[in-house]
Amino acid sequence: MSPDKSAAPRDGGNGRGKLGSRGRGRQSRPRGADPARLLAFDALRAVHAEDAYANLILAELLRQRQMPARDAAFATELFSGTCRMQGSYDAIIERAGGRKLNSLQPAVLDLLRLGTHQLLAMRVADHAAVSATVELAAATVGRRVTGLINAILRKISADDYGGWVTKISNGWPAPDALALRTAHPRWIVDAYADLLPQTELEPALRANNVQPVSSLVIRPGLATVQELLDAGARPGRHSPYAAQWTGDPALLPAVAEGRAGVQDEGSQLVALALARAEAADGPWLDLCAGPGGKSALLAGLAREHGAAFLAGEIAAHRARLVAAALRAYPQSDERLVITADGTRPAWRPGSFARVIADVPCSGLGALRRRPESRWRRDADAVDQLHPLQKSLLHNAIAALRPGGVVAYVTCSPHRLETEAVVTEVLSEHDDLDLLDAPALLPEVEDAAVGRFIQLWPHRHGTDAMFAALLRVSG
Ligand SMILES: C[S@@+](CC[C@H](N)C(=O)[O-])C[C@H]1O[C@@H](n2cnc3c(N)ncnc32)[C@H](O)[C@@H]1O
Repeated sequence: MSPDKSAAPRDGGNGRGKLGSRGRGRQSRPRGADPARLLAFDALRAVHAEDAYANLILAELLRQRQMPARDAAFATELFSGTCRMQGSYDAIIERAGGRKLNSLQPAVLDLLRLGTHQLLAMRVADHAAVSATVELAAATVGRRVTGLINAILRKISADDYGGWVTKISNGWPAPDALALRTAHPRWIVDAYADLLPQTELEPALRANNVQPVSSLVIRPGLATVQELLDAGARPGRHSPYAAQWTGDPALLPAVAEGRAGVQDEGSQLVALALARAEAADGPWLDLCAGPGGKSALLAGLAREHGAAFLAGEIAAHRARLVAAALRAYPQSDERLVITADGTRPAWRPGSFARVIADVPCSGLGALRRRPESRWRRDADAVDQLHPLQKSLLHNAIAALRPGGVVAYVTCSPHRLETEAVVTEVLSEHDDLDLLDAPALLPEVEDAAVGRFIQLWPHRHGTDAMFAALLRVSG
């Protein structure tokens, strides 16, 4: 295959230009490149050159380019796996190439990362992984880089992943070697080490490298789990509202009609714990509702309690997503979605019986489904979120009527975002009880850290959700 001029990116070949310049759609695709590998390459460039979110760009490109299911699965694994393992692949590429990464053109580095994933983690024959990557390089960046890519990938193919990490980390401190082996930045390894017994540390990190099965959730009162099972879903693991589904969820009538949705079981369980707590009667509030996963479950549970439901979200576009998630509930319900800053309440203090504060967090508990995120954040992100998390919890408490209960929730297990926020806020109030939250989820084993709920992918198959329940004296 020989690339023609039109195959070269219009940004002059440095690979940094907007993908839009070549077009993300079906038109003007470089000739000769395998469509699945090209999609993975375009998605990876968008992540690195445009700060695109991996999940969103992948979904967009798959929708636009319409390829057979097998090719779509290949592209998904190639792209997501490469994003996830990036830090370790970079170390291998640097060692095999014998040169600093920053001496490589960004698009060339992405091609090498994709080739490395095929060589070290996918069932692709070595010669096919190398030649297909060289062809992709010729079709996208240009012929002049094919020799370099061929040479580096051939060196990488001389050993397997374990061999490379052993060679590179020889003599390193154990946590650095673990970080390389499991493809996590060192600060995340340290944060996990602070939370888990030593024997669970590596399994917990490895669990972040496994793509989760899609969990479905019903909207209580609008669909039943049996309906999903009858349509071919498998039972959920813990939540009474869950089912598991491996195909495209939109093919299920209940999902297409908004009577069910996609939601990790961990999110379902923390919402359920709030609904099961003993609390005063009255309306429910979701303080940080976007994009609406927990609101959609809680609105149904509130209906079952005969309670009104309010969802607040600071970002208008995310508030619209919440409204969409709630669309199947009857219009006649007492239910409202508003764009509101939870730190500057739009409601009177003492109005609500149950409040969920599912605060913005580092997302360290959802690394399985956000493949690129571990390489984008650093420990500073956690420090920076702490004051906002505390402020949102203070405001959630102020919104409670006597006997009301707040669930403080994060999709991060990091101590500074979880226990530290709750204990600091507790120390500033003398009218709060910390409830035994794990006791409200008897169906889930091994989820208790004292009175807090802490779920883990390697233990529960869920995201690493944290929840604390606090009740105001009544
Ligand atoms: C972890 S997400 C919530 C996820 C949501 N509960 C769900 O299950 O779909 C946190 C949300 O809080 C919103 N947010 C951030 N700062 C906020 C504030 N000051 N007031 C209200 N919402 C805020 C973010 O825009 C984001 O949508």
